[in-house]
Amino acid sequence: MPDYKVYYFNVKALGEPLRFLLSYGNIPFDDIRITREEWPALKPTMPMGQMPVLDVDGKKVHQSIAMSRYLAKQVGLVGADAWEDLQIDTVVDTINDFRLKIGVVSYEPDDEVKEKKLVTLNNEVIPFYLEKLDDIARENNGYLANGKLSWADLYFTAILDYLNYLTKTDLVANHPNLRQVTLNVLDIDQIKAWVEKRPKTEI
Ligand SMILES: N[C@@H](CCC(=O)N[C@@H](CS)C(=O)NCC(=O)O)C(=O)O
Repeated sequence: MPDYKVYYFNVKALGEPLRFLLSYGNIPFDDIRITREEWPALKPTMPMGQMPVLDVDGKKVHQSIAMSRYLAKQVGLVGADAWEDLQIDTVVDTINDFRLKIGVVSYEPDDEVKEKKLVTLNNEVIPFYLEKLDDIARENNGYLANGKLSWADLYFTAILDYLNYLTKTDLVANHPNLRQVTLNVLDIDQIKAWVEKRPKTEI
């Protein structure tokens, strides 16, 4: 088995899907958490100057979704064929679009602009994505693709805390099918064990 290291800040956010997937597969990994003070010196050593980064036997790779897909293959959470993989990928890309739309407003530096953007985000964008994703979860009986557990479910559950933090809400509270996705994931023994032992962080 390769030697895995996950480099990220001391937060869940984009690093957590990698940690969930490795934990799901009972794959040991070094969970390396870089402080804001350490980061400037380390940044030039990372492939694109960002994290998360996965080190596989000394080779560093980046991009959280590509790395998650790679790990999903190692732990048996991809689709049974190209069509099923496409279903998973469309959902993961949609979750990522949703994250970016929330992020761009949350990190808007101009308060006046932010207030205006928040109205559209809260009244239109968030309800739109949650309804669509909840419909997908209903059609797939509590999963996000192909009616069975896949890395899309782990990906969503792993970054939900971050999205809840940014939106200051519980995004799945009124979306029972989407909530069921998270319950299904959090009920997996390996995920339960990881959630129990991981460093406690707000995001
Ligand atoms: N598309 C990349 C985005 C990575 C990213 O935005 N990383 C941020 C933290 S979430 C980062 O490294 N920020 C520090 C910097 O850019 O110096 C991914 O999904 O991995």
